[in-house]
This record gives sequence, structure tokens and C-alpha cells, in this order.
Amino acid sequence: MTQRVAVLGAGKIGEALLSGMIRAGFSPTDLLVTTRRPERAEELRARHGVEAVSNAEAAKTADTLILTVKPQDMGALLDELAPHVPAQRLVISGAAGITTAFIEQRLAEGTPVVRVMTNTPAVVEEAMSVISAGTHATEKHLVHTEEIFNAVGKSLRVPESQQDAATALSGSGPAYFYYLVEAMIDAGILLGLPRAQAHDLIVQAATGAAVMLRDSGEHPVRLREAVTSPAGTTINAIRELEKHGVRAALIAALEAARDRSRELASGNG
Ligand SMILES: NC(=O)C1=CN([C@@H]2O[C@H](COP(=O)(O)OP(=O)(O)OC[C@H]3O[C@@H](n4cnc5c(N)ncnc54)[C@H](OP(=O)(O)O)[C@@H]3O)[C@@H](O)[C@H]2O)C=CC1
Ligand SMILES: O=C(O)[C@@H]1CCC=N1
Repeated sequence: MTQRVAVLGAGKIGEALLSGMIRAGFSPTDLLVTTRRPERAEELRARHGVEAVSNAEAAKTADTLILTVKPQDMGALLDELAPHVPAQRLVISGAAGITTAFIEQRLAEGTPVVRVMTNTPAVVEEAMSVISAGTHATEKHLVHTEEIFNAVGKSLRVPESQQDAATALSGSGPAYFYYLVEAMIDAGILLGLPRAQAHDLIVQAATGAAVMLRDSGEHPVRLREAVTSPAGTTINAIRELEKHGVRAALIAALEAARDRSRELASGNG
């Protein structure tokens, strides 16, 4: 039997998921989207050949609802959906901070809810999607969620108590790497390189390092040691990073992201 999936609030993450699902073989005719603005609905129709409907219509007709609105918009969306979501509809939330309990309280008793934190590398099928079951979600619901999110990368099941930490690490994670690359391009400019060349050098170093981290099976310390020659260049750079507290700054940064995810749990932001 065909399973219809609706993406409610199809913005950046919703569209990344949608396009990944289509590339993975989901038929656009089995996919629905909802948007707040008609021009956004038109854009998604034109790009992906999917039907755009109202939130109520999606709730009534799709077998699985994926909610990809901002955490601050989640309460209003659930209020709108509640009268229309039939019992036993699988509801997947992709919003930072929002707990499965927050959603369960606003929908019919027994609604299966799954919480997922994915990330933007979904657009190149390199996402990490961290998945947790709510009170009424079963193995079947988790497997179905994995089928959807594995279309855009890897997935990992965790207890919901780890979702805020996972959000700090992998949900926000790509932003930290972009920030570091941006700073290193600035360093290249300081050292007198043309901007385009500085960009290409650092992006290729980042790509090579990322592939080695993923594929070599080596611990990052070993990989860094292999670059760090006695009395060489790298150790001089590492000394400066340590002097400026970069490791402590990163630990504090991720702790702040985790805390913000916890705050978003109220849905008021
Ligand atoms: N960006 C990221 O890196 C990641 C984001 N997330 C989570 O994904 C969610 C979406 O983030 P992102 O895609 O970046 O945000 P976007 O703002 O791009 O997408 C959210 C979309 O929801 C639409 N929307 C809001 N309310 C409604 C409604 N009632 N009915 C229909 N559509 C609605 C918005 O419309 P409008 O355009 O009019 O505002 C917007 O297009 C968030 O909860 C975030 O925490 C998770 C992992 C990573
Ligand atoms: O910054 C945010 O709140 C979202 C969630 C994880 C990544 N982006």
C-alpha cells in the first residue's frame, strides 16, 4: 500500500528532505507539502512536482506527517492540526528542542510521535539524523522514520534525553565548520593570498580532513599528530590555538547550544 508523506512547513530542512526522498525513489505523487506563503508553495511545486495543500488537508490525507517548522511556530501548527489528525497517524518532528511530550500533549491520546534532529548536509545526502521515539512510537514507526531520513544521509537512534546534546553537536555542527573555514580564509588574506585561492586551499584541506576522519578509522589525535612535525610549522599554530583557549571555547559553545535547545522545549523560544 502506498504511504503518503506530508512535509508541513517546507522551508530549508523540509525541502532538503523532500528532494532527498525523491532522489531516493519516493514518488512526488506520494508527497505533500504545506507552506505559509503561496509563492513558496508554487516554488516547491515547480521544483519537485509535489502537491501543496493546507495543513488540515495534509493531516487528513497523509499517513506520515513531518513537521519542519521553527520551534517557535510548533505550538500554533499543532493547535491547527489537532482537530484533523486521525488517531495512529505517525507524526515526526524535526524541530530543535521540541519534545515528543510537547507534541503528544497537543494531539489525540496514543498518537505515535518521533523526534528527529537532522542537519543541512541533507542537501548533499550527508546528513546525520538523530532519532528518538516518543511514548507511543513503536519499532515500525522508527523503521519508517529511518527509511525517510536515510534518503538524505545516515541516522542514529538515541534516547530522547540525548537529543539536546545531539542538536548541539550534529544539528548545529555544520555551522561551526563553516565558521572555522571562514576564519581561516581571513587568515589566508592576512598572509597575503588572494581570497579565491585562500578559499580553495582551505576548502580542499577541510574536505580532505573530513574524508580521512570518516574513512581512515584513525582517532583525530593520531591524524593531527601525523601533521605535526617536531619543530615544524603546525606545532606553532597549535600553541596559538591552545593559548587562545580554542578547545575551551568550543566546549563552552556546544554547551550553550545544548542549553538553548533545552530552552526551546517550551515552544515559546
Ligand atoms: N537549518 C538547520 O540547520 C536545521 C534546522 N532544524 C530544524 O528544522 C526546522 C526548520 O528549520 P529551517 O528549515 O531552517 O527553517 P525555515 O524557516 O527555512 O523553514 C520553516 C518553514 O515553515 C514555514 N511555516 C511556519 N509556520 C507554518 C505553518 N503554520 N504552516 C505551514 N508552514 C509554516 C515557514 O514559512 P515562512 O517561509 O513563511 O516563514 C518556513 O518556510 C526548525 O525547527 C529547526 O530547529 C533542524 C536541523 C538543522
Ligand atoms: O540553529 C538552530 O536552532 C537550528 C537547529 C539545529 C541547527 N539549526
